Formats: sequence, structure tokens, C-alpha cells
Amino acid sequence: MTEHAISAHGVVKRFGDFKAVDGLNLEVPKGSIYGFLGPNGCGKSTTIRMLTGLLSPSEGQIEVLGMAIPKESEALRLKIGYMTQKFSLYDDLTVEENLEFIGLIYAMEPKPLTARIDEQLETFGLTRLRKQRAGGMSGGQKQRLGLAAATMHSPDLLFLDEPTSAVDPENRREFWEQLFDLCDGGTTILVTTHYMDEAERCHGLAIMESGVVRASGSPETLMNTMGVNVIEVQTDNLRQLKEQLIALDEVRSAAQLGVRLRVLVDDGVAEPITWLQQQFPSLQLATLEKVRPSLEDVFVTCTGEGRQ
Ligand SMILES: Nc1ncnc2c1ncn2[C@@H]1O[C@H](COP(=O)(O)OP(=O)(O)OP(=O)(O)O)[C@@H](O)[C@H]1O
Repeated sequence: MTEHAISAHGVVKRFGDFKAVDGLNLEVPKGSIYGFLGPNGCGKSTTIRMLTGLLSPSEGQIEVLGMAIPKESEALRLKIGYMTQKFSLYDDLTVEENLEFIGLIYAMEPKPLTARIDEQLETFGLTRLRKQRAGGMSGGQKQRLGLAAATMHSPDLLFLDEPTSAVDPENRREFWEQLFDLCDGGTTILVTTHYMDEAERCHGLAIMESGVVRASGSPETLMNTMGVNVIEVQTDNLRQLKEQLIALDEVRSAAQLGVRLRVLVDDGVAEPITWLQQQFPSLQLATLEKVRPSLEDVFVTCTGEGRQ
């Protein structure tokens, strides 16, 4: 039996008449990196707040690290780390003072605290910056400090809410290396993201829309079972063709990528290339190729973003 760091069943969160989360079921295996993907406002942050015990669900059961939430939230707090979207450390304190402050909140004794600060500075490449005020750091450095702070007390489970929204691709890549190091050390990580390349790095994924999980599984499984074929078309007048394509019921989405149009056709259509050429005879002369689905294809297929 797989041990789960998080199990949630039938979780609902209402704000007045509005359901921000509507019947969420979630199983996150221990020691994995699990991604939450979804458009703005789909309920990712609300879900994280419930899983961390900061917000009580209106309905449903949540168990995190074997504890019933929100009942045992107080005990859970010592075992989890939470990095929010905004840098929530103190701009006027130096890097090491910020870490010291967090350590004191967790009631760490002076000697282990000093040793842990040194260790964290080293792990997150901040040793040279230890006397630097946090307010003067770059986006990438702040994010590393945020992760160092969130893991000061060596949590078993780490929640990261869009941790890389303010950093460049190189720093994002480095950040993910650090997440895999943490994961190797046994930490379970739940991360929300808008970036498909980040989602693809996760062991498991849930794609949310309007408070509902539309699809979940490993990135590979999601890509292999999404129920569409992906055809790339190279021809003239792509803009006009796109409009005509998305008017067809069998076409879930058509998106331009440079000189190509990426068309998602329901897999109920047995021969999608022949079918497209039958719909638009001018495509007999065009280049059409069936390609491997990407996670972005999965995303547009299950969130309906493709028709917008
Ligand atoms: N305290 C609240 N009171 C009322 N509505 C709320 C509250 N918190 C969140 N919502 C609403 O619930 C929905 C989900 O919000 P949430 O912040 O969970 O989305 P999200 O997926 O994290 O979005 P983003 O990617 O923009 O952070 C939104 O429509 C939001 O306006």
C-alpha cells in the first residue's frame, strides 16, 4: 500500500454562495512532487490553505501526514513548510537574520539554530549574501531565501504556491534542482504553477478548473489518455484556418506556433489527417503531421481554454 502524505475526499469550500473548491479528491504519495495546475482563480490557493489547516473546509475529509485537518492543524504546523506567492520575509533584516527569526519561531535552541542557518545558507547558495538585506536582493535570490526559510525546520511536507512566478528561466531550473534534492531527502512537495515545463517535472499532477479537478495522474499518463490526437498543420492563411477549425465540434483547440497550427482533434475521429483534408480540401497541398501531445495540450483539452 502506498503511504500518502495527503489524502482529501469530497472537499468543498464555500465563500457565501460561491464554491471555490467543489468536491476535491486528492492522494499525494509520500516522497513525491505533486503539481497543481489551473487557470487563475480555479481554487489552487484555497486548496492549499485548507490542506495546511489555515482555512476550514465547508465539507469533506482531509488527512495530512496522518493528522486529521483542521482538528490537528496545530501539531501539523511543525511538520510542514509553506512558501506563499509573495516574498513574505522581512526586507529590513539580513539574509541570516531572516533565517534566525524563522528558527526562533520554531523554538530552535541557539547552537542547533546557528548550525542550521550555516547549512541552509550553503545549501541554497546564500553564504556570500548572509549580511545582505533581503530588500535589496534579486527575484531569484529572494526565492532561494524563501525556500531556505520554508525548510529551516526540515519539514516532512512542503507547500509551494507559485514559487517561481517572479524568476527567470535559469533560476527556475536551479530552483527545481533544489526541489528534487529535497525530494530525494524524503520531503513531499505540493507545488502550484502556471508553467507547463514545471508541471512536466512533477511525479503527479492535478489540473483544476472552477474548483474541480478535471484530470489527474502522472504527466505521461495524462498526455497518453487525453482523448485527442495532435496534428500540426503548415500552410498559408493560418489565422483564417484557425477560426474555421475551432468552429468544428471535433476540434478541441487550434493554436498557432510560428508558421504551424497545432490542432487538437477528438480521438473519436479515426483518421484525423484525412478527416482534416476532407473538411478543408486546400489542405491536400499542405503539410500535416501527427505529433506527440504535450502537457499544454492536456491543459487546454481539460480546461476548455483552447476555444478562447
Ligand atoms: N476569502 C475569500 N472570500 C471570497 N472569495 C474568495 C476568497 N478566497 C478566494 N476566493 C475566490 O475563490 C476563487 C479561487 O481562488 P484561489 O485564490 O484559490 O485561486 P487560485 O487558483 O489560487 O488563483 P491564482 O492562480 O490567481 O492564485 C476565486 O474566484 C477567488 O476570488
